[in-house]
Amino acid sequence: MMKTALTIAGSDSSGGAGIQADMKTMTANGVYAMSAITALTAQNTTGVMSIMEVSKEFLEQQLDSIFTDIYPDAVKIGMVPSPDLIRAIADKLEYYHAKNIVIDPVMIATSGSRLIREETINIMKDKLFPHGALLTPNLWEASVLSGITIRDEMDMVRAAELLSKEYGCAVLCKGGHSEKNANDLLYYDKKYRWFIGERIHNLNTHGTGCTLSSAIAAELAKGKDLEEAIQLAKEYVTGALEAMLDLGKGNGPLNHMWNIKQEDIL
Ligand SMILES: Nc1ncnc2c1ncn2[C@@H]1O[C@H](COP(=O)(O)OP(=O)(O)OP(=O)(O)O)[C@@H](O)[C@H]1O
Ligand SMILES: Cc1ncc(COP(=O)(O)O)c(N)n1
Repeated sequence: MMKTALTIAGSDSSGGAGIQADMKTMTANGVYAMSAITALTAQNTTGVMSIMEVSKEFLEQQLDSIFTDIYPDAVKIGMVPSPDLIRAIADKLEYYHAKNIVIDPVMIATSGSRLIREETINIMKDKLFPHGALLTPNLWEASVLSGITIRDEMDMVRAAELLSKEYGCAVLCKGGHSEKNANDLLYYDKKYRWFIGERIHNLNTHGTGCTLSSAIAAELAKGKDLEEAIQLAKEYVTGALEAMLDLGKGNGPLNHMWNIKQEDIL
């Protein structure tokens, strides 16, 4: 039977990040993708123009509709703009005993626009993180969440260790914004492991974080263990960057279809 995954995130009208990136990624990685939308964004490769949040009630209805019918084998959580929406998600995840929860603590878009309200961060830590199997902050998010200024790879280990101990989940500190290679650090069960990635010289990186966390969720849904899921997801993101898609006037999207042969879809 086909495995299933759910993304709880915001919509990106330009299709490169958010719900759209998540569903493309899950589909390209062989799982049935579902979505619960937290907010609509009017954005493109140059920036975010506007954000419209959904109501708490409407998000709850989406989650009830999904969990009572096609139960997800894994859940990815991305942009959640407000404390009320965080509380609604936490309650539903608990109520439905959701499993394999990957949390990408999205705060600011690559373009620099704020995607969630400031007061959401503390609620996210208290109510959401304890439900996660894996947390996937980028360097900046890991600094904000841990209070540790990250200057080098040992700081990445320290920040991931602190977050993992505080919230009882595995933490993948992503190195996409580091000055050197794009190495990601996983900390869990009192040990750590590096996932090595050569830096790809591609300026079109819109949605890399959304894509990585969704690919991890897809692999967990298929029954892979955490380390294997991260390794496969990293290979998928790397391939999507190496495909050198070049769309839009700004920080363009990845090629989510790079791993699908044309013969397969014709
Ligand atoms: N130029 C690059 N070359 C190789 N890998 C990259 C590059 N940029 C990002 N990555 C990889 O993409 C994944 C996402 O990491 P990144 O640190 O960019 O997350 P993020 O900032 O949350 O993403 P986003 O840009 O979507 O907000 C990681 O596995 C990272 O190593
Ligand atoms: C709806 C939504 N969710 C997440 C991101 C972060 O992605 P990025 O940092 O690559 O812009 C985004 N831009 N839009």
